[in-house]
Amino acid sequence: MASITFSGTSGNSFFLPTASVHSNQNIRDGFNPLKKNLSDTRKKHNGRGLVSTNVASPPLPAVAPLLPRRESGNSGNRSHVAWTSVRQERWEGELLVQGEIPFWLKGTYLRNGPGLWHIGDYNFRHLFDGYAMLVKLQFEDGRLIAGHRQIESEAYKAAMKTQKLCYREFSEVPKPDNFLSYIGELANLFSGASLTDNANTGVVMLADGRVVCLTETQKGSIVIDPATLDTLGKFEYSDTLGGLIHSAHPIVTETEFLSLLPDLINPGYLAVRMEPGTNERKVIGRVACSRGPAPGWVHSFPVTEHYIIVPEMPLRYCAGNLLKAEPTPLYKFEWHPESKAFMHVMCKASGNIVASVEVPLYITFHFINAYEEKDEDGRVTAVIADCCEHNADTTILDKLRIHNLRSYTGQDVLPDARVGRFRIPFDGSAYGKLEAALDPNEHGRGLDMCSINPAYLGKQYRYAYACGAQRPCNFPNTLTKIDLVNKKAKNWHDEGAVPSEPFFVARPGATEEDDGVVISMVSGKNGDGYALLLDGSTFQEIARAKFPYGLPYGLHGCWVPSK
Ligand SMILES: CC1=C(/C=C/C(C)=C/C=C/C(C)=C/C=C/C=C(C)/C=C/C=O)C(C)(C)CCC1
Ligand SMILES: [Fe+2]
Repeated sequence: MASITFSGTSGNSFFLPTASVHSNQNIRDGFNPLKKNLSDTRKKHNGRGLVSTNVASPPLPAVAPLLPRRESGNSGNRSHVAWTSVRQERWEGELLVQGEIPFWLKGTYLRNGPGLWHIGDYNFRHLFDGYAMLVKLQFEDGRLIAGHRQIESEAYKAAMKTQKLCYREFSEVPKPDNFLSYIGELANLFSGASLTDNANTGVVMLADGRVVCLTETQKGSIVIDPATLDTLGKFEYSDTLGGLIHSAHPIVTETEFLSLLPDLINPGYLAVRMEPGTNERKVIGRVACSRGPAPGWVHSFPVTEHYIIVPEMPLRYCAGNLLKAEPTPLYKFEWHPESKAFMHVMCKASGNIVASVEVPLYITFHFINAYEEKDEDGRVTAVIADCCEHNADTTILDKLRIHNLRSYTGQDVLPDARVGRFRIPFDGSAYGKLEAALDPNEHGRGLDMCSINPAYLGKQYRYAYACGAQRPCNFPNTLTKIDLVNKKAKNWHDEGAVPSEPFFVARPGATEEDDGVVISMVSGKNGDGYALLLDGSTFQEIARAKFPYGLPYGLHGCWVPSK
């Protein structure tokens, strides 16, 4: 039987059978917020417009002011709620819905992301430093139960206990004193032990039903309960592959979990597969870096039906920067244009590298999709891989510093981005192409945080959903539906609002690629927050539901269908 190891702060660990971990006790047998009468819930509105439901143990604290913490006054965009920590660790309640939620939409959308960017009076530097917070939208019969909860990583718990930063975050570095007094061994300071397990980037549902929050450290893989948002424990990889870091975006399907593990010692990448119900990754193959002192940052990677695409960006990991005592201009990375940029294609079945090409320099965090191009005889002639590409400009990382996000003055400062389309030929040539798949003005020259209809993963596809821009802006502020065939985009915009990743959920039985809904959570300009549903085809708003507090910006989500 599959099991999950739970590690307490004491260092003790014990095993629970998966069945217990999956139990949806609160929703099925105990208090079921969906069965709760809406008028009962409304009675609990307090003067601040808060709605609080009872949740199963541990009980919620008494209704508390949920107004997010304001770190720098509240004048216009200077302290947009998107960049403001949520004060309360958890909340759950039913939201009033404007419009109609389709009755076929049954399940929970979970969104992970940073929710707390400070410890006491100390403010974090970068968007990616914040302690992970999950937000849920639980859809049932046209109704919507929402909630949020901080993920109880070791890094978060240590910070709450000591009121100090104890682990290395994306840009934040603890004073040696903090880490040593917490962990107690000098050697750990120079090993991976001081790296964070703050799983603030993504959340995936494995084929066996376990729901795992992720960041780029392997130890930052944390199992949560999608109903209560409880932190259940560490996801321990039972293999001996070692290494510290992995891609934050594994490819998860009903049959497998694929990931890339960068090798910082002998520059390259291991491609690994994990079967559902296991915690053991097995090696599919290895790519040796073509050039450069270290592997390129591999935040995400795409796959086709038969191949894993391994990107080798000139923005490369830097072991020194992982351990430095002060943040460096490119954080854990270095820009090495002289080392060139490459794309490698590995056969999923054999692990063999079937193509390795040099491509124009690029910067991408998020691949959108990839597919195989075939000739009339069905032979693969090339792989096409699409990504949100930042015109090979590393300044986007600096734009995502909290100070820059909070100090927007109305200037158009968001660097341009585009749908970068790679063509990786299979004819043995040494070079591949990288071009914009459509005119970037279609989406305001801003682009990131993408999704597709998951049924089209690795296959020829037409539609991508992402955050785009309406200028002037300092951050993507629209939702965009990109038609890669007609090379057009439809855009949704709410003045002053910051929407998070648009997430596509297909209508059961749909035959069209865009037949479904797009879910996003929006941080509003007046300090509010709302869940938003757009029609996947027309891209028109079909419903929105306001939270009783403002939502901070979030990163990536997943869909957990109702049982
Ligand atoms: C890199 C290491 C770590 C942390 C990595 C993290 C938290 C990476 C997160 C990356 C994200 C969320 C990328 C999103 C990009 C969005 C963009 C560019 C939007 C642009 C808008 O225009 C640690 C785990 C801290 C330690 C090991 C190394
Ligand atoms: Fe990401």
